[in-house]
Amino acid sequence: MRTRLCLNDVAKNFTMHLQDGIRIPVVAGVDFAVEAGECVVLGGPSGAGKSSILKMIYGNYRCERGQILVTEGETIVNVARAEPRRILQLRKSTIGYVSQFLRVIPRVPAVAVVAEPLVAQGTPEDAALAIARDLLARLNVPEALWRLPPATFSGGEQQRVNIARGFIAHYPLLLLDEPTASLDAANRAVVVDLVREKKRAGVAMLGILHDTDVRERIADRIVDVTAFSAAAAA
Ligand SMILES: Nc1ncnc2c1ncn2[C@@H]1O[C@H](COP(=O)(O)OP(=O)(O)OP(=O)(O)O)[C@@H](O)[C@H]1O
Repeated sequence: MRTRLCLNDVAKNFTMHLQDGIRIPVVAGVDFAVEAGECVVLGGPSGAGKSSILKMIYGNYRCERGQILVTEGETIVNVARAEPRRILQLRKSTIGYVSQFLRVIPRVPAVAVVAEPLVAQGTPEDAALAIARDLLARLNVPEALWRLPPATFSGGEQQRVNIARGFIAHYPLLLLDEPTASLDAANRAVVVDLVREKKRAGVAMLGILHDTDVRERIADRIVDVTAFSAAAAA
């Protein structure tokens, strides 16, 4: 199956229960698909709903209406109606999420933090650790840090550990939430290469990328969410 992600007529509002039930419309009528091997970038101004769309696909936000169809092998799963346990299964095998923020796990060395998603997918630990070391080296994380837990790392070092962790495993669908924010040019170029390698491996990617240079180098298509936020406000 070529289509890995398909959103049909998705709508999202927030209701602020502690503030007189004020309703904030975010998006409506969201319709687009992402095919295997392409990188689609969400465009539109700040507050238009890009992050909310990514969070709905990852199952962090519920949507009020519509379908979010994710291809898992020969099966199609509607994330919009899936049980939490099903969503956790999808996150292990099918949907990866790369953000700029690392959730630090106490006492676990950086190399094991990076290797963990690959081990969870069934790769033997030694092989996964070797791939993790290779990725940390590519992302210019100093070798002296690999055996330390990332809690004390600089913001940029933690971000690069997180990128390595996000790219190491094979997820047929990868969500990119500003993965290059505040990286230097050399490391941005590494992320561009990693995205191109994933494309060649047939991974479907959907991203938010404010960096226009990176966006131009990796985006096959831009989906502008302005029309979806206008539809919600109407
Ligand atoms: N958890 C939440 N509770 C209430 N409102 C929210 C929540 N998350 C997002 N919003 C609102 O939804 C709208 C869309 O926000 P979102 O973060 O999706 O936009 P964005 O396009 O990603 O913006 P940016 O480019 O600035 O990150 C905003 O008006 C925001 O205030």
